[in-house]
Amino acid sequence: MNAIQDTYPDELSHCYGCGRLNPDGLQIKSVWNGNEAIARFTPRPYHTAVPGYVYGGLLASLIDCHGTGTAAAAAYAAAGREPGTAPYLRFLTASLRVNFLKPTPLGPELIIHGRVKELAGRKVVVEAWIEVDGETTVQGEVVAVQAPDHMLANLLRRD
Ligand SMILES: CCCCCCCC(=O)SCCNC(=O)CCNC(=O)[C@H](O)C(C)(C)COP(=O)(O)OP(=O)(O)OC[C@H]1O[C@@H](n2cnc3c(N)ncnc32)[C@H](O)[C@@H]1OP(=O)(O)O
Repeated sequence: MNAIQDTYPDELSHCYGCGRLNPDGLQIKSVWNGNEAIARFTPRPYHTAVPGYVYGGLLASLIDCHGTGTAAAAAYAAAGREPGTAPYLRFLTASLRVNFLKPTPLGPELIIHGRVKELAGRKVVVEAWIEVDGETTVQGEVVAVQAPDHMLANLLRRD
């Protein structure tokens, strides 16, 4: 199945965390399986906090963009619509909470999980966590709000 970010229109695909058209970005890919969304990311050696461990800001970015991606995928699924179809269901981070439970080792692939806690109106609350070598090292919550119509209209007009 396609990653939700691969279904975003070009004009909305420049995000540093998850835009497929941002060559300098992280290009996170979140795949919805009907129950949760999963992303996989292997940090580079320069994503270091202290030697051997991943920088927390990167981990927060993974939770952030995987959260908005999970929100988009879940919103399309809840509406019974094909992901990426217009009118676009594209979400902004209104709130991001991250708890670093233990240091995250740098080297192995990280698995980022996202599950919907609440979906109502334009708001989706996503709980997300990062797993590495079978252990959860980071746990977070994203409040994602659907981009307002006027914002979307502006962005889609500009490119
Ligand atoms: C369009 C493509 C964009 C690509 C984005 C890539 C992802 C990102 O990194 S986004 C960057 C960081 N985020 C931002 O810059 C967002 C800045 N904030 C905003 O633009 C606005 O505050 C925005 C759009 C999030 C919400 O504003 P608005 O649309 O007026 O929301 P509003 O109608 O008041 O509220 C909608 C719902 O969200 C809830 N909500 C809004 N803000 C928050 C918040 N900070 N915390 C918790 N809940 C919130 C409201 O309570 C309301 O809930 P309910 O429906 O249950 O009453």
